[in-house]
Amino acid sequence: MRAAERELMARLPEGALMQRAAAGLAAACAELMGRVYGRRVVLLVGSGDNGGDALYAGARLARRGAGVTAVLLSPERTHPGGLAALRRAGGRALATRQKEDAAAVERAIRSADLVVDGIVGIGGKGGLRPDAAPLAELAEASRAAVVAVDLPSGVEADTGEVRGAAIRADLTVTFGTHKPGLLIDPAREYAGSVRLVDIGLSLPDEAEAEALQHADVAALLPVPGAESDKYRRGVVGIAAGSSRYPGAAVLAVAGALRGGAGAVRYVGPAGDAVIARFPETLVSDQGPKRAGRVQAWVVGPGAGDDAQSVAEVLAQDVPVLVDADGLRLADRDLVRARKAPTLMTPHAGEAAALLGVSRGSVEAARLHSVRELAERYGATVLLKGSTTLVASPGGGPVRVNATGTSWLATAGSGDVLSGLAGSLLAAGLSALDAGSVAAYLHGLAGRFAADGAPMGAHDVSESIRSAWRDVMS
Ligand SMILES: NC(=O)C1=CN([C@@H]2O[C@H](COP(=O)(O)OP(=O)(O)OC[C@H]3O[C@@H](n4cnc5c(N)ncnc54)[C@H](O)[C@@H]3O)[C@@H](O)[C@H]2O)[C@@H](O)CC1
Ligand SMILES: Nc1ncnc2c1ncn2[C@@H]1O[C@H](COP(=O)(O)OP(=O)(O)O)[C@@H](O)[C@H]1O
Ligand SMILES: [K+]
Repeated sequence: MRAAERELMARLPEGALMQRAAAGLAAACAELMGRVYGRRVVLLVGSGDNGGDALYAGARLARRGAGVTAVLLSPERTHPGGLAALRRAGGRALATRQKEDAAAVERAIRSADLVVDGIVGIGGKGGLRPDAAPLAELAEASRAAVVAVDLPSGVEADTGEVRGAAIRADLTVTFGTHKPGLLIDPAREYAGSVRLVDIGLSLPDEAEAEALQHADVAALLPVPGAESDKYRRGVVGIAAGSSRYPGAAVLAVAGALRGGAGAVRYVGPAGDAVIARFPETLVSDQGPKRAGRVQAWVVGPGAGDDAQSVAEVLAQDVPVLVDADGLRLADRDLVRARKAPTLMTPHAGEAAALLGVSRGSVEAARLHSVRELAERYGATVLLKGSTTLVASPGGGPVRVNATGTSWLATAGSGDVLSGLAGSLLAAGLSALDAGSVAAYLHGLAGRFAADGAPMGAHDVSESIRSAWRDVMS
């Protein structure tokens, strides 16, 4: 953002970029309020350009008849042009540090229709400072809609971490491009809905994070052609389930059958349960080594303590997906030494165990955790949860999946995901593409299956085909 802004600012008249941002911001605020005339708007204004955006947008709303009050956190360092514009348009300013203003600030926020958060944008580090934190509380308690400028103040733009108090917005109007903090939890939760305003920046090719869209996924999905047969489409091997958890095997196969491989080979003690539900499955109880050729393996869902199968799968020179119990049983040096791709799919608890940290610290720093695991294991890692992230070893953009729903937090839905991703691996997708395409379809399938009501993991597997069609249409 900084580099792109510098480059563009050098070519534009002074202040032009901020005017573009303010125009987009004011339009979004007006749309949210429905009518501007007579509305009460409070601007929370920090000392940087983020506050400048808020002030110029406030001036535009004041010119259309809104009553606009700016609350200045550092009056002496407020954006001078923005403040002058607001005053010219008839807005007033209060200062948080002025004792006589304190009650007026509180009153203004309590009775506002709209609060615009211009405390801090991409220049921020750490949670809100002590003088700003009470404003976030007042805004949250007020009945006003809260619009954040560029980012909810107090969240980390680059990582999605939240290290202290932060603004909770209903809408975030962001400029130029999405920042990782708008896509990755926990910060994402603070942003509300996000609207992107194009201010004409040319962005660098490689981003820190990227989110696939329908068209990207459609271009990656394997579709059979005239030359296809079941072997050419790829065979996926599923080494999963145990006498204790036969259902995990059934669910992983259910996901795999909807993922584009030409055949699914199941290896393990739950063959009868699998065949009863899916007669098209090729079943063996001889272990992965003697199971016959596959183009990719899935190992681990419901596997209990079957370390032998995990080792046999990791020894094969085809792409391997390791999930659930397999993650605990996989030897790190064996994984690192593999030449074919490895895709690991932990949830936060499993990732925490692999990293030797608490679950909470993985959830608080998802981007860091997924990159760290990918480096330690020399493997592609898909970290599940409210935002699913996929990272390759050796860097590059981390894929963020935006399609999920919290209804997916149901037992066994991870097994469906691993079967689906394994099937895409067998069909020839790279580990990064297989993981992120599977997360995309799985999230969408979860939405279709839930449709606002609780569901089971098998419902998710049955909706994968609808998700696929939706992506292709
Ligand atoms: N550079 C540009 O051309 C453009 C910048 N824009 C805006 O400018 C913003 C960046 O502006 P700045 O670089 O001036 O930085 P910010 O306005 O984001 O923040 C800098 C100020 O916030 C204070 N601050 C830092 N951390 C804080 C915290 N945790 N709690 C409270 N205050 C804190 C600092 O003391 C500093 O003065 C963007 O987010 C965007 O809103 C837009 O106007 C578009 C154009
Ligand atoms: N709060 C949430 N929001 C969105 N998706 C979620 C949430 N919680 C879990 N999920 C998704 O649900 C699936 C659960 O997988 P997992 O934890 O492995 O469950 P299981 O082991 O029971 O199959 C993952 O795809 C995960 O990303
Ligand atoms: K902000």
